[in-house]
Amino acid sequence: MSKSKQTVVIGSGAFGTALAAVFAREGEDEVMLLGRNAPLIEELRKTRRHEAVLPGVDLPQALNFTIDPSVLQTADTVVMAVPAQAQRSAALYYAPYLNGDAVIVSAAKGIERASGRLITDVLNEALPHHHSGALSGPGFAVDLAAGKPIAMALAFRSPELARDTATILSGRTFRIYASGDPVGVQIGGALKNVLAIACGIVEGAKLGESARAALISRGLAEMSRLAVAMGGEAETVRGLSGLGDLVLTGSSRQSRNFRYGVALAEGNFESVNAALVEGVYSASVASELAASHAVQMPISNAVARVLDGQLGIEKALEELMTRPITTE
Ligand SMILES: NC(=O)C1=CN([C@@H]2O[C@H](COP(=O)(O)OP(=O)(O)OC[C@H]3O[C@@H](n4cnc5c(N)ncnc54)[C@H](OP(=O)(O)O)[C@@H]3O)[C@@H](O)[C@H]2O)C=CC1
Ligand SMILES: O=C(CO)COP(=O)(O)O
Repeated sequence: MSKSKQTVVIGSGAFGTALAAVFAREGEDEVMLLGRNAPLIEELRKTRRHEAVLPGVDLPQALNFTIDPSVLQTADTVVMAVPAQAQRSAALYYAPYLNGDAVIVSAAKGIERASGRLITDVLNEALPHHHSGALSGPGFAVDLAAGKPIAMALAFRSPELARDTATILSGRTFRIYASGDPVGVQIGGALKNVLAIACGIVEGAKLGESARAALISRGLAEMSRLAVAMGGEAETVRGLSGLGDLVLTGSSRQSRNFRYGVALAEGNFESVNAALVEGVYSASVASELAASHAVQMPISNAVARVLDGQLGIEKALEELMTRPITTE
């Protein structure tokens, strides 16, 4: 009889808990959620609820919880569901415990600010003996955890590894498409957050649905240009991680990035103060990447300058509308 596979999800926040729940409910692997907050992990084990981030969702009995990193010694697949800026430190911290054959999947949507690197490049540096890939696409943690249908993309440099890992992690309600383009998948995931902030600004400033549609289309053009300049494919960002996620988070108040944009325009930060807003971290580094690759990204640049306090929203709009006319 073959030994059952083990999947460990690192990070007991919204997305990590949701991923672990869906894997445990639908897959055949043993699934462990590895957190670092002992009282929270004890609470999750006892109540099978993570009300703070997944209200009303029952976590499956088959899901195991721990703070003990030694569980990584037998893990075949390790999903890193921590914020983009924490991926390097988490990888370095857990590295000594990893099974040498473990495949690593980043679930973060962002770019490392200090280095300008995509997260799989960060993981390749921190964990050079492992294959690292990126999971990204439209799906709110609470929908995933509740068993609503979700589709995402999973990219590794090796398309075969992407397909094998996507097959392991997919289930009845979570369908994962394999990709051999980690650059495109990660640029899509990081940039959609910056553009979702812009869409939130459009909503908060009451600029209208037409403006938002224009922003989504022109934002997609920006993502495509940067992805291609960095060695990825435009077709990838027209898929789930990119257009798909931009349509979702550029039009929904469930998105923290969108809500942050609304709050910027309305000057009301109460609803988003404590939440993780990845686009805030990615905006300026995306602008720097665009400059270093000689790529034009006017909307993302405007968001970065608004976030840095260099530009007001009205002035940003005026600048975007009065740029020299170009072809589409
Ligand atoms: N929420 C969502 O709907 C989705 C989120 N994502 C992406 O997933 C990533 C995580 O988001 P989300 O789960 O929502 O965020 P949360 O803030 O809910 O959770 C983040 C988790 O990461 C943990 N963490 C932070 N730093 C470290 C570290 N250095 N070592 C170990 N653990 C750490 C936190 O632990 P502690 O609480 O102890 O600080 C917390 O459990 C983001 O990049 C996001 O874009 C992707 C798709 C959907
Ligand atoms: O990426 C997400 C859904 O696909 C979650 O979006 P927020 O981080 O903006 O909440």
